[in-house]
Amino acid sequence: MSLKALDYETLNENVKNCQYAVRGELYLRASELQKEGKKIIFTNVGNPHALGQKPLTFPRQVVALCQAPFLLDNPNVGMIFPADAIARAKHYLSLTSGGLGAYSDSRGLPGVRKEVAEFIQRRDGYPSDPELIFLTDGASKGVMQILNCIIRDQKDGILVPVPQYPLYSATISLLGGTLVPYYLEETDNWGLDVNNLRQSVAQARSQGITVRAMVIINPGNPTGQCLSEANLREILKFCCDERLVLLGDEVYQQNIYQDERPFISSKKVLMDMGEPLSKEVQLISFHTVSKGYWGECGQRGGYFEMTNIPPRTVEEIYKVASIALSPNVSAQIFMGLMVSPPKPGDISYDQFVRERIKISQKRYFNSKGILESLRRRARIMTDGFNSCKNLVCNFTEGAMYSFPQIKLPPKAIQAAKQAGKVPDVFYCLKLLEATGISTVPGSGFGQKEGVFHLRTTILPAEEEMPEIMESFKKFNDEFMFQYGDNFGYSRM
Ligand SMILES: Cc1ncc(COP(=O)(O)O)c(C=O)c1O
Repeated sequence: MSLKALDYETLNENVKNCQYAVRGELYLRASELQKEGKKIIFTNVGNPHALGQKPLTFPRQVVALCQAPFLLDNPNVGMIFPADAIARAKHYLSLTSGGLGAYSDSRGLPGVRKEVAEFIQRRDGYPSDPELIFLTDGASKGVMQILNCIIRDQKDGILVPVPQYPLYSATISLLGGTLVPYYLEETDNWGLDVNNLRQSVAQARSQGITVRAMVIINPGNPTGQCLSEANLREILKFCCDERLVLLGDEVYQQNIYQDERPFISSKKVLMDMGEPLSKEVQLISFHTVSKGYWGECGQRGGYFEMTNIPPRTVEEIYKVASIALSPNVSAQIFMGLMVSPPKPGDISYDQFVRERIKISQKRYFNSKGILESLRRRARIMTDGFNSCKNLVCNFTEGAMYSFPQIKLPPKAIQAAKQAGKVPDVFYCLKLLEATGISTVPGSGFGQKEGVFHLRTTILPAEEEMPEIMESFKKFNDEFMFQYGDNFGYSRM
């Protein structure tokens, strides 16, 4: 019998080869256990609202009015919605050609792209051109669109940090390209050593790979580090010398927990470096409404900004974006609101600030603020992991994750082999069965040979955190006892 195109045997091999561990074996097992009635703590994906984070009020009011514009005609609307939310909803509706039910331009609404450009300009102190900003359905779609433009065949290589967020490995496999890994230094708080980059490029070239682009995730996922300005300069210089496009994944730019390590955008550092670099390095920067204190993952709003990309290429990217007609229009409005939130003097400002709490503005200190709470949760987790037998963990400077190293005893590695599991998958499955904590094994992000990790988010509710860490520690210490912990490893 002849096979058909969607029979498994004949599927596109790139589809079969691509892996996405964040929703992999652990997640599937956790979902099964949940169906069986077990309480599961999903720490596998950075999805804050799923773990109880409340939406910010103002953006939801504005989008609610845009979704239900007939409310604007109701004489009592001012009794339910503040005047600035009403004004903002009218503003966004005026930017559309037919409200939220109409496709927008495939690059996004020009008025929102202008707001994004103004935000970038305020953030970096350099001009930003709305024509070089495309709105996307989450940052993921933007990353996929750009990788699609770069990867021509399997000889094209993309430098990706290891450990990395598997959007990159999965998309590169799907597009039939080659991932060229460069290792982050765990003992140097997951810093990036340019010598490692050089070695990775040299090795790839010796195998006939044309390295075309480099990905940085800043702040890092799963590693949580913020790249220093000096490091970013080295990276940009490296990209210039090697003629690489830099893909700057900056989706966690609002999630910063250490004042001495602020977020600095790649675009700002590039512009600060001046000519010739500022006119030569091709840079694409990504951002989203899914992270930060917004955490609006389900809305699917994102953008990318292109720097030093020739107009003819921008046209081609536009053409390809137009195949999907239009990014989600309500998500574009979320993006507009994220980059132009209420200002001092606006009716909703105080409430917005109370909900947001900027960690850099101590005068707004409030124990319930989202970012302050995330910073405390990052501390509780790091300290909790470091108090466990055979675990070491760097502090989360930014993003939403903790990535402890697990020094697995040889007996545990042996037991994993016998069970037909990768050792860290074995550990994480045991953890899930014993405690209901659903994590992602480090092997899903890449790690050095023989070194094991797991990734959790720092998102569970703050009041539940001590209990979660206690149950984690109990499991871990019993696991280490069961598989024998006298195997000669010492703490790093
Ligand atoms: C590093 C990184 N980039 C991109 C994304 C995708 O975000 P979005 O929801 O905007 O597609 C994520 C999501 O977790 C991420 O961690």
